[in-house]
Amino acid sequence: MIDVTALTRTYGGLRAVDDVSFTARPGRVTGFLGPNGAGKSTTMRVMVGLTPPTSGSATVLGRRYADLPNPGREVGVLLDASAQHAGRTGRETLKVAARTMGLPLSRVDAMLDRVSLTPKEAERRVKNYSLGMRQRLGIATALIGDPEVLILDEPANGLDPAGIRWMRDLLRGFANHGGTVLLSSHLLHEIEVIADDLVVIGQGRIVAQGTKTELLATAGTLVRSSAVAELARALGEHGLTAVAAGPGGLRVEADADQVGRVALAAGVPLSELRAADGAGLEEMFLELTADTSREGAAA
Ligand SMILES: Nc1ncnc2c1ncn2[C@@H]1O[C@H](COP(=O)(O)OP(=O)(O)OP(=O)(O)O)[C@@H](O)[C@H]1O
Repeated sequence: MIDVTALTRTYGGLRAVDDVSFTARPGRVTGFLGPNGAGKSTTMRVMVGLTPPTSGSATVLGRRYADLPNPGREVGVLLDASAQHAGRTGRETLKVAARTMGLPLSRVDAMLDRVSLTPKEAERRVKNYSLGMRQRLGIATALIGDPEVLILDEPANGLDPAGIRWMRDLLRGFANHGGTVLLSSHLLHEIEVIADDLVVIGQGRIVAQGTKTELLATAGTLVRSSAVAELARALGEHGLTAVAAGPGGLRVEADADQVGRVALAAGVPLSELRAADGAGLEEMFLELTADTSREGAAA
């Protein structure tokens, strides 16, 4: 469990994190989404004691990170895979982590195996690792203490499609065993596939949070028709808001049943009618952060 309560962090006049509150629960993967500079990394740095909050608090398993007796045994952290000691080999990196946490060295091979780094790769220096290999090593370091909580900043960065699927399965398995996972990402699709809960942040403030199902439901229905203008008119007459979504398509703020009934009553043929899931999260994300992203501000 991670609890963030009224957390604010300022840098000079900038409110990098502004009165942020949310909870990441056990057994669930919580996705932390937001455009560049939204405050995700700052929030995570406060959680793991690297940055002091200006006000408010962040606790992990009910305590501030600094108050956890052996933090690595309780919280696995991966904030910046490129920040690992470049001169050490992968194996040495894990050995140091195991020693620091008072773990048997047998954990080192177990973790290399878990993240699919081969014995040969484990003997290479981290400076010669690809970003994807660094991410795998970072995950191995985060998992070595068998923690209950994982805090991962952009863990899918640099992973190939097979690596992304591997990461998704690993995090799902971790949560299914009762663990708490908080991960940030710009890869909206990736988050949509894996997360149970979502926290969306823009310019330091939470703009939406809830279960993925709840948030996607607010994304509405996608409908397509060869008579889209007629359909839009009929929807408008029923007080339903619709916005254009691709050729012949509309995204409607209503459920599919309501939209289908309006089309039937108006005698409009439909070629597609479904919950706006797939593209829904991306659109919702852009909408929610439009006022706060630099593109939105520029517009
Ligand atoms: N040490 C610092 N000193 C001054 N400003 C900072 C510092 N750290 C972060 N900031 C600012 O705080 C804001 C939030 O940054 P943060 O790195 O938390 O965003 P983010 O959501 O993680 O972004 P990204 O997705 O690009 O990594 C940014 O405007 C950033 O410039």
